[in-house]
Amino acid sequence: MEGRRFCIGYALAPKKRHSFIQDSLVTLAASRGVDLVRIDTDRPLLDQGPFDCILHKFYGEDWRKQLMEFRVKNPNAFILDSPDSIERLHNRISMLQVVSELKIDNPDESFGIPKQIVIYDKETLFDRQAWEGLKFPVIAKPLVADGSAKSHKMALVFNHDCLNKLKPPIVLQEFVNHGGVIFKVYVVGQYVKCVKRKSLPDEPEAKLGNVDGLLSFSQVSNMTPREKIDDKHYMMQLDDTEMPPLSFVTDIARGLRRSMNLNLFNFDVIRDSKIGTRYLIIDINYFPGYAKMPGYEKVLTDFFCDLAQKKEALNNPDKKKDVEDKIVLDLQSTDQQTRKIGNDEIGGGQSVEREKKGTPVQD
Ligand SMILES: Nc1ncnc2c1ncn2[C@@H]1O[C@H](COP(=O)(O)OP(=O)(O)OP(=O)(O)O)[C@@H](O)[C@H]1O
Ligand SMILES: O=P(O)(O)O[C@H]1[C@H](OP(=O)(O)O)[C@@H](OP(=O)(O)O)[C@@H](O)[C@@H](O)[C@@H]1OP(=O)(O)O
Ligand SMILES: [Mg+2]
Ligand SMILES: [Mg+2]
Repeated sequence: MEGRRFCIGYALAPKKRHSFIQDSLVTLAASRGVDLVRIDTDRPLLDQGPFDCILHKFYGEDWRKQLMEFRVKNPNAFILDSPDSIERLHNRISMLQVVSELKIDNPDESFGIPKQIVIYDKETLFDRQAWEGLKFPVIAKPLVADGSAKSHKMALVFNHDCLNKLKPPIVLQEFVNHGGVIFKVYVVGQYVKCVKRKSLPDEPEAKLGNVDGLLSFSQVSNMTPREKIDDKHYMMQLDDTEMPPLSFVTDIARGLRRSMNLNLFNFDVIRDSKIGTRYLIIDINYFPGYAKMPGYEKVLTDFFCDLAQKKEALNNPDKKKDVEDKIVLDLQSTDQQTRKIGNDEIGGGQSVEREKKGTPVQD
């Protein structure tokens, strides 16, 4: 990249920082003119920098306030992504609402979300009317999806007898048989990548034994490398599973990106075993574990370089036309203050690759 260097400040919780900020990423980005600089979240943001872009997965009112102040002082800097846009993903109802509203023209495949209800209190939990139309087994998920360990604690519920163990507010979502494999679709701006992971087995009650009406689990698709190697049956099942059509997945990804105004997210998709062309989106996560994508360094660096080009264009009216012709970004999302100069339909890498990952169902 010619000219000035592009400086990205990142504010990430320690776990995310360790997985995402690897030397290989920092070095590649630096070689292409992009510096990744840690933001000390214990110090005022405005005392640090200057930053051309802020990358963050960090929450709280104070942080939001600091970002707003930063935006006022740095109207041409990008904030990836806007806290208001991220907010929608912190609630498992609003998260999937956007899927229900999405329209995609595809004659061969269809998509949607599983049947689900939200329960705010114990009283409603025991009210049979509230359950009308919902079939067992269901998965009880915490309504709030704020990244805490608690927000990932789920339970498979097989009958009404054990409802006392559930703690509203929760979402009750119909369990859909899907062949034990989940598709994770990673989005980085225009880039879309779909990988396979382990999921819950079909007919879990039969497969997982007598579980007393309720089975708790957490983060099924996160398995350590050791566990992966040991689980031969799972590896074979994963190998045999056909990927969803890439163009279909990409259309959904781009549609979601536009309507959510987000650049960095992934979503979980399952294929209904009963209707092989029917896909259900069950979860959307902000800033997921990108380091698990093979070659994530290049994907992220390309994305950062696109941002740098866009910034250049915003600052330099002479270059603006050039960049408009080849830019691959349409970052309305980076903030309302940024002028729209991209064309979403141009360019963008896509690939679908198999990846084996998962964790045994546990209590
Ligand atoms: N409706 C469903 N039908 C079948 N299986 C499901 C359903 N919903 C969730 N699952 C299984 O439970 C797992 C966890 O659910 P979900 O993805 O909603 O939780 P999460 O904690 O938000 O996950 P992540 O770690 O991806 O953020 C899924 O990966 C999938 O294996
Ligand atoms: O743990 P990893 O880095 O792999 O990433 C996971 C990420 O955890 P982190 O943000 O703490 O890192 C999770 O975020 P929170 O919901 O907990 O906020 C969620 O997005 C998972 O779906 C990610 O796994 P993936 O979906 O990519 O398999
Ligand atoms: Mg998930
Ligand atoms: Mg999730």
